[in-house]
Amino acid sequence: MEDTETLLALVCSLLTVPKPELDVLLDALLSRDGDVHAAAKLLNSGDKTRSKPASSVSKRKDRSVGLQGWLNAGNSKVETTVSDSPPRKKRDVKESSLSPVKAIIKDTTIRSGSPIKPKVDLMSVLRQPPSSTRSVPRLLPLTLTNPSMVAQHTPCTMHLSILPPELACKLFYTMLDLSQSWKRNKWWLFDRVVESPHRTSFYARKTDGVESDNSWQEAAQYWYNGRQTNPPEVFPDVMEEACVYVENMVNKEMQKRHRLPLEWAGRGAEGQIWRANVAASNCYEGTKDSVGFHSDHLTYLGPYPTIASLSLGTTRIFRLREVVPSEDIHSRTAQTFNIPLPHNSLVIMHASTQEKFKHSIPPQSTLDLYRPLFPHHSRPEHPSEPSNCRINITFRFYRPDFKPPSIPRCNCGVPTILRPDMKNRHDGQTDKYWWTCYAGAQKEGKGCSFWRVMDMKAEGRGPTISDVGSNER
Ligand SMILES: O=C(O)CCC(=O)C(=O)O
Ligand SMILES: [Fe+2]
Repeated sequence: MEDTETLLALVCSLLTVPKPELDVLLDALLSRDGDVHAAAKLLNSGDKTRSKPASSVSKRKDRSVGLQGWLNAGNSKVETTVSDSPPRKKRDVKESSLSPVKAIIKDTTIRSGSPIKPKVDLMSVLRQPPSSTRSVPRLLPLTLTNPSMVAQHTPCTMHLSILPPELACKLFYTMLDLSQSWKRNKWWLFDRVVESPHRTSFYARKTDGVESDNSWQEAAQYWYNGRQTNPPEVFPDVMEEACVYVENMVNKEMQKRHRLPLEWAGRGAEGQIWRANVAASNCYEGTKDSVGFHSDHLTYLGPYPTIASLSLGTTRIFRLREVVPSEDIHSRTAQTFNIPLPHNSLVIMHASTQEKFKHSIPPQSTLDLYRPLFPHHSRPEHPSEPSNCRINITFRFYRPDFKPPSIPRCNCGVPTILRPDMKNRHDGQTDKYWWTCYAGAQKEGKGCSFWRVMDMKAEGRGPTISDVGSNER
């Protein structure tokens, strides 16, 4: 979760002042070497001009030149080019800044005294894109308010009133009570610890043999970014009951879809294509709790996973944004989709959602309280109270061919994580995934450089849809 978007979301979540423009946020973050707390402090102090280092020659009214000027300090050749070029429209800055900033922050971060030595010419990544891209129209965010819009624009489906109303309410109360002991996830980012702005927990399903299999302890640990944890809790009974409805819907939907070559082709004990053997649960309290843009690690899910995400309680926006493949960046820009998720709705993130899109739950300025229809099952005599919490449960299928003992270890001796090459996508068959070191998340930001392309055949994984030559419809 070390994307620029995550950093920006974290900064936003710490703001006590109205959210400034994206380029102001970026400036603040850059000026504080990616330190979200310091960036938020700077913005909260109201003195945004101080986010610009002294070397900057620009005026705030032309931030694009300011950002370039700062990054380019000491490079007179490029500065000349910058000042010779026509002033950029603000939106060009926003679009071209997002992904390169990550490289900039990484390259200029000082880790325990190591010299600042950018590996790339910073201006070469920030410079205006060639003129053809400037004409690519920016797509405005689109709010998808019903299941057919979600299916039309994204690889997801939305299902309203998925559980019987009383069961949904009971599950909400149960998880809300449990959420009192859930933790904010912590990990090392660059040279400091960051904390997720929401509480989270991980559950294993006892009916799937996960409970008796010690190796799943390791998978649970990785939900917490590698921190040591107790063995995962098992699904509470009411979650087990809800899971049956979720599984039925997921199997029904998957049967209708074209399945991709690297998807798992096995079957569950009852012949299901998909089953939930673990679940991660998140609690967002109030308007500020959030999770930044990310795609889920595929370490135990494998390529093209299906994830079923249940929403309970207050409605929050689920935000999706496509990662435009490198070959398309000159012809189109990414669109952001906002999907309000009401109580008792299910979003199925079908195969390719994790490979093509990032998702987030952004902080909001306001929210509607959730008013439960039923009293709390253990306090039936008390009238129900409105709540400002959203509970999310993501039901997941950890693949048997991606079991913890099969996950490669990096040079630090810890399990690696699996990520898709989101920018270079092909046909679902030859797409690349790689194993990378993740030790840095827990070792003061210091991992190793381990990086290996995943090879399904050589690693003995499968059976996949391409292995069995079948495609469910
Ligand atoms: O709360 C949500 O809907 C999303 C949670 C999420 O992205 C995750 O658990 O990975
Ligand atoms: Fe996620």
